[in-house]
Amino acid sequence: MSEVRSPVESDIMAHYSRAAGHIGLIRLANPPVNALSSAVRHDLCRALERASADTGAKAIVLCGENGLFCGGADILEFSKKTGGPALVPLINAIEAGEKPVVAAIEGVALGGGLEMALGCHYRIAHCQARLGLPEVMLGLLPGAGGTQRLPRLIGFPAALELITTGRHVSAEEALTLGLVDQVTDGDVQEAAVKFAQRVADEPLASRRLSTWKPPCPADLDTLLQGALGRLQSRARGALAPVACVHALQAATLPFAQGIEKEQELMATLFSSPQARAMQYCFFSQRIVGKWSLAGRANWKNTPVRTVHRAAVVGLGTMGRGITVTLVRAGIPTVAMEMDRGQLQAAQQAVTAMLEREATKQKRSLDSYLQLVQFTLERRHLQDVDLVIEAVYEDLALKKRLFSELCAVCRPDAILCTNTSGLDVDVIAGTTRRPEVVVGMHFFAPAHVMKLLEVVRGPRSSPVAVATVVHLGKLLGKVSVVVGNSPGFVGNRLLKPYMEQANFLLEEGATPEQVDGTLEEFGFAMGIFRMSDLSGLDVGWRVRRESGLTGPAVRPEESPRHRLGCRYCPLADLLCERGRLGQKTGQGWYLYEGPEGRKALPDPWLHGFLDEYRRQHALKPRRIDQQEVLERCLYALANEGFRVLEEGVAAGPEDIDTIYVLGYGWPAHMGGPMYHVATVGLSAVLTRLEHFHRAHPDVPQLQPSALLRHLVAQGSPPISKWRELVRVQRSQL
Ligand SMILES: CC/C=C\CC(=O)SCCNC(=O)CCNC(=O)[C@H](O)C(C)(C)COP(=O)(O)OP(=O)(O)OC[C@H]1O[C@@H](n2cnc3c(N)ncnc32)[C@H](O)[C@@H]1OP(=O)(O)O
Repeated sequence: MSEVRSPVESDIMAHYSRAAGHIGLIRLANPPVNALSSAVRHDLCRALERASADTGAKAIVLCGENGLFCGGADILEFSKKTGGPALVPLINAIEAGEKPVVAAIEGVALGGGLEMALGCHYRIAHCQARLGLPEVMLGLLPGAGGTQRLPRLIGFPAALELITTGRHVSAEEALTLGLVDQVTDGDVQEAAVKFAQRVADEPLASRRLSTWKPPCPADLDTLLQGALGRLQSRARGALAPVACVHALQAATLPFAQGIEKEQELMATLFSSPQARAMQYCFFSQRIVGKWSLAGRANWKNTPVRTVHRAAVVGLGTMGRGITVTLVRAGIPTVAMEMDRGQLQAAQQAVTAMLEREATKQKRSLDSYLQLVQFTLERRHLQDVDLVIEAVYEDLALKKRLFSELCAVCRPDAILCTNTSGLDVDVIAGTTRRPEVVVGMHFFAPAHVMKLLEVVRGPRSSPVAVATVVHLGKLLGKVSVVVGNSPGFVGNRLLKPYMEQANFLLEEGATPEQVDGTLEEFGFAMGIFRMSDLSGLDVGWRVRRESGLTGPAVRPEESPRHRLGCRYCPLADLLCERGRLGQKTGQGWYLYEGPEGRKALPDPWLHGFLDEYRRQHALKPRRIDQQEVLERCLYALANEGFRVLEEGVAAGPEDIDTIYVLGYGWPAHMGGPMYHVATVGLSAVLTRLEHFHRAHPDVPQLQPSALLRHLVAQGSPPISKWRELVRVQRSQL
């Protein structure tokens, strides 16, 4: 039975009223996204009863308040015991009703919201609306009839793609797919009321999707098997995409049996640790948006400057991707290079990328190209609101450039550096206006990856930070505000992770073994394959600059020790031999030619490792999967605790968001901090102590003070860490 609720009108979450021309109007009212909470479902049932009993209403329009139809089931309720009518019978009741129901979709119709619209007899969308079944992103499947009604309406191939990716589609695409009956650029409720008047007397039987026979392609089995294969290799070990395919397969059965199968699969997902992890990821991405800085500035009270015109300086791979991202968001952009040949190459590459974008968005290439001005001339930077520097990762070069930017740009222009780890404050120090300098760390490919590390230097102003975070949102990124520590958060944590992987090679493992274990855990790519892809020279350059390798190393120093700590020179040795990864056809793996993408085990590398171990009197041992995982992942999370105790990140959610969106950590495993919380902090502490005893010259294995503190506090749940680690001297 649903709970007893106040009868006060303003508390009602689904209002019934009468619109013009004998049309009943049901309006969902549960801000911010009209989620279908138990209270909404309760009120919706009552509103439906009123509408069907209203003899003056011939048809019904279902819409949402505040310019938004419905964001789906209330995710907050997933972890609670709630009452209220269940969604499946409610949607069945809408569909079985005697009066036509027209869904008036504006803003979004997502998840249960779209499933409810599929239970309606007609769907009208505003041209700006987005529709989708994103449950797979929450570790679930569309469990309110979505897997059964959608393929009946738009066919198996399209339904399979939408349900397994969770992709949102535009109203225009929805119309093409047959997901909606009409798109309007006017008032969608008015259009829906007019539509309802027109169809009020039409027969309803053929509008009930549950009665439709799904258009079953002859090769359905091949289609579904192919999808299973692709999904399993894309998100290894993830349960939800596989369950989505099985639920879709059940849409070939009579509707009631299909629904039964859908419910059965949903029940297994609903209580799964993977769903909990993915829902944690969803809320983490919202938490990181609510940043605050030392002092009182925060996301709510800090004004944002509008970026009318931006500039990208340096058009290598990153600069090109950033330019495309800005242009795609409709921001006029100056794209600058120092060298004519480089500029021409960049112009060609950016144009080709924009051409692909234009085809995808069904827009003209010109509409993009008119937003970008390619130039060699500094004077074109005079009137921009924000510059993103994306030159080579060389501190001296960046310092020179920033002092020039300071001279040429407007005094209020925000100056951003896309460094992946250099000191933002040192760069800011070369300008007369360090307060306008902020780090804007994009991830490659910049036009694809959703993560943006926004680096607040000690002198960056709150307005500059707020403007960059806001710009990130306009670019479709999730911005995480982090402090100015070497490597910031993402690359800083990568270091101990990578070091452990390298040490494991010294001790007897192979790149394939380490990568295989990490990929089985769920990473899209193991650490060695990832290094080969990014290029081994990237880290080599950083290590040479910091004196860990190269001419700065004193000849008497042991190759396996630096500053009293263990050091593994294997990656340096590969670079010295010209093995820089995929781009040279050889790295930790072998590739078929410089263009080859497939990483093949390399017998030469195995021999090289044997020889290296012999030279250094290292006796190889058998290393099991558990050790690989524990050493790599706990070392990474241990550094995460240090980042928290130093105030470089505000909470575990920030670190997890960075790892899931930027470093291929499987979302269904929540992120590194979520992972160690799930394993149990005290168990992780014990293992780190054990490893540190075995490797006392590896400081990254020494358990951090914060980890010890949390264990001493009785291992509070991860949701409490943010409060507990609030430090005196935040670097944010
Ligand atoms: C039987 C089960 C049947 C169905 C299963 C489902 O329906 S599962 C839910 C499927 N729906 C979704 O996955 C949609 C999730 N939401 C979004 O994608 C975005 O929030 C949305 C709707 C596109 C709006 O984006 P926007 O950037 O405008 O806002 P923001 O994301 O910051 O969200 C604003 C606040 O709303 C909260 N919220 C959003 N969706 C839900 C939801 N479905 N349930 C509960 N709460 C939701 C979000 O957390 C934000 O809250 P805040 O406290 O302000 O941080």
